[in-house]
Amino acid sequence: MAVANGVLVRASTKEPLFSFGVIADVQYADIPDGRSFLGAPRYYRHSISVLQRAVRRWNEQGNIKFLINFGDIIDGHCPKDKSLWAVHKVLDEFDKFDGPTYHMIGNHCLYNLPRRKLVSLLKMPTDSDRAYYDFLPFPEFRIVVLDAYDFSCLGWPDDHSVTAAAMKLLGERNPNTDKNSSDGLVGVDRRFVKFNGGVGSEQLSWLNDVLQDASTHQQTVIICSHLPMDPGSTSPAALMWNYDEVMAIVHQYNCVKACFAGHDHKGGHSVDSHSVHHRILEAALECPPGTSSFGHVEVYPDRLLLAAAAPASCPGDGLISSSVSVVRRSSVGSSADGVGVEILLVLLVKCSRTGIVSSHTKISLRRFITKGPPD
Ligand SMILES: Nc1ccn([C@@H]2O[C@H](COP(=O)(O)OP(=O)(O)OC[C@H](O)CO)[C@@H](O)[C@H]2O)c(=O)n1
Repeated sequence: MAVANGVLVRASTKEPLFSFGVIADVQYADIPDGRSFLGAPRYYRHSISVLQRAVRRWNEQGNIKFLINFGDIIDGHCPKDKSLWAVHKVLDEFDKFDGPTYHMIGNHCLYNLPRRKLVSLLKMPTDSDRAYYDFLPFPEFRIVVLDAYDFSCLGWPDDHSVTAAAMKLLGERNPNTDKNSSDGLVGVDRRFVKFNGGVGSEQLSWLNDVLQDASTHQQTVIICSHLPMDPGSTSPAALMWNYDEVMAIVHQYNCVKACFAGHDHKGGHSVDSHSVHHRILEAALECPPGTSSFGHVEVYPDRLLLAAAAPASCPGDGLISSSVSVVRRSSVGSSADGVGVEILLVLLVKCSRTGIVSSHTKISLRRFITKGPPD
């Protein structure tokens, strides 16, 4: 044990069972830099460089089994006659990874293309138009990918019953004329905006069946969703509409150890009342040129570790490598089935010789952004 930056550091001794790469909110568009509605800088062209750097790093690492892309593959500002081209351009980068990528739908995907088209373009492993699925990357480990816009005003035809029902809900819960505005809404009610959505009743029932089956087979489950599902992990305006219904199902079982999401670009982390970890991944779109936001999750029999890739330019000198876990006291410890979860809140990559400890990495111990080598 050692202490670095006030955080306990513990050397990990065993190899992970498997690892997978994670990236969120690439939101690529071939347009000049801009800002979010609330003024955060957005680097629409640079975001694809973040992905390129990530894929290079994952391939170099050699032990990343698959990738999970947390949605918003392209941005709503992408000129609509270039939407298809832009999706293909980003998919071409994911295709350079030596393994499969699992995608999910985000609101910005649906500003560009209808959901049916996205399910096919993103090659979702479903035998229907569904955008939710699960898979077993390793015996006793199951990944569940939710469709957080199954019940939403986005992506369904205007005259579809889901569109009408979702508009009705927003009408009841959000008095603003502009349903993207959460002005006047308080606390978690701020989630009732048009750029969010929810999990529909069929999907809820499917999720219940999946978790029941996972419990029967003593599998550990990781849930992935574009939208965050715990108020402690995110701004309320980014929460899934019916996060409470989804989590009520999750909490009936003991198999779900972590939920990962995107959408809230600043990132976040919480541990909920049932010791499930919620980690919101920082957006690739909001990385200033030369910086990155991506990582990989190492899965061990008794824990998960979210790690940032180390800059290739500084192997070994003063860095806290991915073989070291930085553990805050958020570790779940052993649960009844002997499986605990440790979430790496930050892997602060220090590179004293090359001076790569940037102001970026110092801003927040919760970010897993690392400053990489120049493009
Ligand atoms: N008060 C607001 C906020 C947003 N909009 C418009 O809604 C669309 C989506 O917003 P955007 O910030 O681009 O959504 P992201 O998915 O990138 O990020 C999610 C948030 O960070 C969650 O908190 C867009 O057209 C905005 O202009 C709005 O009109 N009014």
